[in-house]
Amino acid sequence: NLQDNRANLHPLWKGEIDVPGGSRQSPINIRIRDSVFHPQLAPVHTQYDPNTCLHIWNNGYSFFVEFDDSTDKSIVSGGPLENPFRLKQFHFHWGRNNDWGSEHTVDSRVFPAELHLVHWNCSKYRTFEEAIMEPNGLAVIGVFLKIGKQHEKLQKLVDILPSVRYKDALTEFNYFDASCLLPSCVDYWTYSGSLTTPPLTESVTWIIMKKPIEVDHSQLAVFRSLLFTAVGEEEKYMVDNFRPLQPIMNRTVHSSFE
Ligand SMILES: NS(=O)(=O)c1ccc(O)c(NC(=O)NCCc2ccccn2)c1
Ligand SMILES: [Zn+2]
Repeated sequence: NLQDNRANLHPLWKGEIDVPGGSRQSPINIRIRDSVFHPQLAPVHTQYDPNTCLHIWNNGYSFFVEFDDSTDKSIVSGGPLENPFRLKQFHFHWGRNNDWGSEHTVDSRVFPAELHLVHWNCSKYRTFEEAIMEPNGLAVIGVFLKIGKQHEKLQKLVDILPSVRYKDALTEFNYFDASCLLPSCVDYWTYSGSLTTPPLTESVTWIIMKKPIEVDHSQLAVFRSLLFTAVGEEEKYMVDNFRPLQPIMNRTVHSSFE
C-alpha cells in the first residue's frame, strides 16, 4: 500500500517530517511506568543572570527570547549534565486552543503549551551553531504549561508580544529572569533526543520537569495572536507549532524521583 506521501508533509515546515535513520527523535510520550529512577541524578541547577537577556524575536515558528551567551553568566548544570551549558534562548510551543499544544506528553496527557529553555555545551563547542550539530551539544529544559492562575512574571513578556506580531520582528527585551518560569518542584525526566524543528539534529539532552507551571487563558490567548507570516503576507495565526510524537526506539527515560 503506497503511503500517501502528503501524509509525511509537515503542515508547518512543508517538508518531510521523517528523518531517515533517526534513532533518537523528539518529542516523545513519557510513559511514567517505563521510566527508570536514577538515584545518582542530582537536581538540575540553573543560575540565570537577568541582565544577559537581549531581545525577543518572531522567527516565523515561535517567539524566541535570546540571551547573551558570550560568558558563563547564565548556565544550567548538575542533573544528567557532565558540565555547565550556557543559556542561549527560550521559546514555547502551543495549540490553537487549550486542548493541545505541548510537544512531549506524559502517559499520553497533552498540555496546552510547553516551554523550552535551550542551553549549549560551552565546554566542548565554541558556538551554539556548532553545538546543535553535535551528539551532546544541547541541553533543553522542557516545562509544561497548564491553564490556571495568572503567571505574574510571564505577564511582562506577554505584554511585549504584540511588538513581535510579524515574522522577523525583533524587540529589545532586557532584564528578564528566566528562572521564574521553572516550577518549584525539582523532579524531572531525562532522555536523549533531538531538536523538534529543523534541522532536527540528534544533539539534545532533554530535561522534562514533572510539574507544570500555571498561566491563565488570556496569557495563552496572546501567544495565539502572533503570526507565522511577515508584514504584507496573508496573515496566518501562529498556533499548533508543535511537532508530532516520535518513536521512542530503544531509549530509556530516566527519572530523578521515585
Ligand atoms: N524546539 S527545540 O528542540 O527546543 C529547538 C531548540 C533550539 C533550536 O535552535 C531549534 N530549532 C531552530 O532554531 N531551528 C531554526 C529555525 C527553525 C526552522 C524551522 C522550523 C523552526 N525553527 C529547536
Ligand atoms: Zn522547542
